[in-house]
Amino acid sequence: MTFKILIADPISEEGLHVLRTTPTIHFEVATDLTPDVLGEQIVDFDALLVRSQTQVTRELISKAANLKIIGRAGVGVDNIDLDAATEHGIIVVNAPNGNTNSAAEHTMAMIMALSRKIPQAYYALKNHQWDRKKYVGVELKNKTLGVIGLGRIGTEVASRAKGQRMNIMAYDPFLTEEKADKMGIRYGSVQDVLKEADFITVHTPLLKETKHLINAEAFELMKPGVQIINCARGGIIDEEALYEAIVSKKVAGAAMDVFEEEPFLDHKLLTLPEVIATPHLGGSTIEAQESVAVDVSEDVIRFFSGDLVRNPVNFPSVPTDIMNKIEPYFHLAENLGTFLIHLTQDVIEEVNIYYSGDLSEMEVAPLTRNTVKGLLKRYHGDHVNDVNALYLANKKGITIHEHKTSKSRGFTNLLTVEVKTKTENRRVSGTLLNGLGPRIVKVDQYSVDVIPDGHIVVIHHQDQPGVIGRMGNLLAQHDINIATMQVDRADIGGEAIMLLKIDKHLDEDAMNELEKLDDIYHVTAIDL
Ligand SMILES: NC(=O)C1=CN([C@@H]2O[C@H](COP(=O)(O)OP(=O)(O)OC[C@H]3O[C@@H](n4cnc5c(N)ncnc54)[C@H](O)[C@@H]3O)[C@@H](O)[C@H]2O)C=CC1
Ligand SMILES: O=C(O)CCC(=O)C(=O)O
Repeated sequence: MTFKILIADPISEEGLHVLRTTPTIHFEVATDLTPDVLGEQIVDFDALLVRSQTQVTRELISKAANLKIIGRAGVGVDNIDLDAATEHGIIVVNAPNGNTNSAAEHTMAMIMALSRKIPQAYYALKNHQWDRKKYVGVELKNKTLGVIGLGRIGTEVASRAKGQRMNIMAYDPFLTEEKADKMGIRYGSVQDVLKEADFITVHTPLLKETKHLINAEAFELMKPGVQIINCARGGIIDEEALYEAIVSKKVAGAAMDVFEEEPFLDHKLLTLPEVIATPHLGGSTIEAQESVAVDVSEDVIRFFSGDLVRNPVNFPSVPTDIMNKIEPYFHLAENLGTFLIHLTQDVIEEVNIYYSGDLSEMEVAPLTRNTVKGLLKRYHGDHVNDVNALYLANKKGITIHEHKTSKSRGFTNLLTVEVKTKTENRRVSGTLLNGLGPRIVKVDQYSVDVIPDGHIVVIHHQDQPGVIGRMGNLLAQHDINIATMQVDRADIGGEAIMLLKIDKHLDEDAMNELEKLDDIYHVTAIDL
């Protein structure tokens, strides 16, 4: 099978080597497509690779009927509608580490250019002005650099700025005073940073909480003469408020690599001599571009090979050691879900998943996703996958609860799935038998021992002599061979259950005829 990838933004040629040398991958580079043309072409592709330019909107995603993965060669995914991707079961991966160094170096270059007014002086000189008075700068030594967002890039910037003998004060929701001490920097709240810093650099993603984090009120708190740097995302700084703060001389200068609207050719801020700017070049080095292209291409190949991707954005990544422990339960979880949904007659309102024995000590979120995927598969087919299973369940108003208990009824591990509807509660339990693989061991109150695969028939009947014989005869008339059979009953002569493994699908005619036999109440055919 060949997978088709569309590369819609300029991505390093060297970085694509890995795609070029994978025989199952066919890729096309088509940059600068208009949204309309991209919308027409996207339907042919299994994967889409972008940088920050292409806007992967809900509308585009809705046209991408075959799209399975979107790769972002870089960190920020604000040009991708993550909710729409998740709803459509499309995994989004990025390359979070490849351009950290370049973005940090660019930030330092901006801080130094800003403090010494290098772009302005260069521009004047190019225009035949030799002016040494106008371009007097300030030293960085002993100044305080306020870092808001101490993640990958913020941390690298802080460590480089220390080399310039700057004092660093940082705020990040994950930074503690203890951690800050160890890093040789000062911890502060956002307000502390705003009040004390001579230079303020932001390194957060653009989120609801960080949109206009630096606004008119924030500028109010700052020292007069403060200088501002944004090499993270346009929109973290309120550009209108920045403009006013510069005009009012509260802010002495600003260095901007990113803007609320990109690209642009005419920006109000650029009319101010205190502002220096680059057109979103933080990650634009040969090294970073190659590195992010390699990282994202490798993840796409991993995805199409059925391996775990390294940098999922809309899907939690599971560390390898945890994955190794839970992976053997994946099929059991999915098949228990599929098995149970076939037994359920009414609209599911609630799903309870009980993890018992060894399972109670494991990180089980991926198993919950697999169970829900199995449940929803009956109605969503291939449209439900690991990425959108929980989203789809939530959209249907189904609540999912995980429970952990060490009691496992004599099994070393036991996974029980229960569905609740307005009219019934149904449950099925399964286990992974050491060396023997998965087994269904309980269906509602009945004990059984069935391998959860192939064609299974569940027959609810009355525990009476002759039922099994009639059922066997009828299947024989339909040329259906019974491979294994399990029977259990509530009481002698009471309600009972039969679980048959048969060698081919039980068609509707045979099923209807079975249901008409004496003492048989209900027949369910399940293909796992
Ligand atoms: N200009 C460019 O070309 C480039 C820009 N970027 C951008 O730089 C930014 C940082 O990237 P990374 O360091 O790789 O991300 P990261 O995820 O490693 O770090 C972001 C940090 O921001 C912190 N944060 C989140 N909300 C916050 C808040 N309200 N206040 C303070 N801190 C908060 C997080 O805790 C995290 O530590 C991103 O916006 C990314 O898109 C990244 C690469 C190149
Ligand atoms: O060079 C690019 O594609 C933009 C880099 C960037 O902004 C990011 O990785 O978040």
